[in-house]
Amino acid sequence: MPAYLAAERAAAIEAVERASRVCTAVFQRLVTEETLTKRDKSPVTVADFGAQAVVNAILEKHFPDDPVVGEEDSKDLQGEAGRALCEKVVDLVNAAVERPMSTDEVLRAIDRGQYAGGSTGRHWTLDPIDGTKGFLRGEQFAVCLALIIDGKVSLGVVGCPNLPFDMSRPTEDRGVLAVAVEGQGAFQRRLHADGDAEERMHASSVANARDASFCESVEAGHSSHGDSARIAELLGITKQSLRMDSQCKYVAVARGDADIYLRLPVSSSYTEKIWDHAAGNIIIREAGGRVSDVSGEPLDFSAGRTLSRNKGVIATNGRVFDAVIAAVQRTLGDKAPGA
Ligand SMILES: Nc1ncnc2c1ncn2[C@@H]1O[C@H](COP(=O)(O)OS(=O)(=O)O)[C@@H](OP(=O)(O)O)[C@H]1O
Ligand SMILES: [Mg+2]
Ligand SMILES: [Mg+2]
Ligand SMILES: [Mg+2]
Repeated sequence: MPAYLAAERAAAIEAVERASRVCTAVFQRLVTEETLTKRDKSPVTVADFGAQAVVNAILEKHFPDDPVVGEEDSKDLQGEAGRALCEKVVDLVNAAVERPMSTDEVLRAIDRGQYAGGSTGRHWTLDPIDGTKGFLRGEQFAVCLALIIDGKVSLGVVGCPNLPFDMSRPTEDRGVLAVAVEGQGAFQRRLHADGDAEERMHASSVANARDASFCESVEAGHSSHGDSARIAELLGITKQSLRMDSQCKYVAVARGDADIYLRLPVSSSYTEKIWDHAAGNIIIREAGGRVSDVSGEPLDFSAGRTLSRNKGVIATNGRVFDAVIAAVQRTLGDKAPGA
């Protein structure tokens, strides 16, 4: 008998690999000195839409009844104003899929991501490019896809085209795909590998928080770096933080490159989105780690498109979880959220 969610796992890997190729192709063709100095976001926009269309088309082929909560929608591609961008996206998608897609089919595929989410049945959640800023810098970004069943993340795939397979050789062998299914463990494989060779991922065995290291966002606007410095002080952490964009941070903690990923609320009005955390969440749990919000409560993926019942995210190797939550509570307890 095939393993639980074997067909979903294979389809999700295929979708993430194809979308990763779309992103890499866009980067090679469109991200130039000029776009970078002009802070022109159009390359990432083309890649966001293209990758969402490709993933949603593949999901529809395999699981036509499964809805999708995707980050993007086709609004900006509609009408006269969107025509030029839309043409680029359609060309890009057609270079990546087996059967040519018309403009309408591409727009419809993107808008298969409009589902509201919720607590019953199955749905996928997709972030076609997570870490858009990292993508534009040629650094870390990820294509993230997860399957949520009755409000629980049951499968997650994170494609990381620029992540080294082995952090001790940071300039070689880039391109990692991390995958986890409930109850089956977390694995990494080479993105675009010929075969199906996979290595089990284990979170670190660091037991004393003093010996731990953080993995943090590059952008201070997405997680309070001031609070994390205070938490590091309380825990006696002296090791330098690993800084990277995107859900590659979850992969880094899942394979022991770092021990703690903190995403501390910067403003009380921001609500985290499910596609920014679902795939990383199961990868951490299946690697033996533990994830919660800043109060120590599990993330609730059943509330719709956002994590409206949670504030912030704390992902750890598991062993240092209690100490980290205590330090987070002490730090945040002293002030109003986001202050
Ligand atoms: N204010 C605020 N607070 C928290 N999170 C926010 C905020 N604004 C945006 N976002 C979301 O952050 C996603 C990128 O997260 P990263 O961890 O990659 O951040 S960073 O790039 O390292 O700064 C990013 O995902 P992408 O848009 O897919 O790149 C956003 O969904
Ligand atoms: Mg994102
Ligand atoms: Mg995104
Ligand atoms: Mg975005």
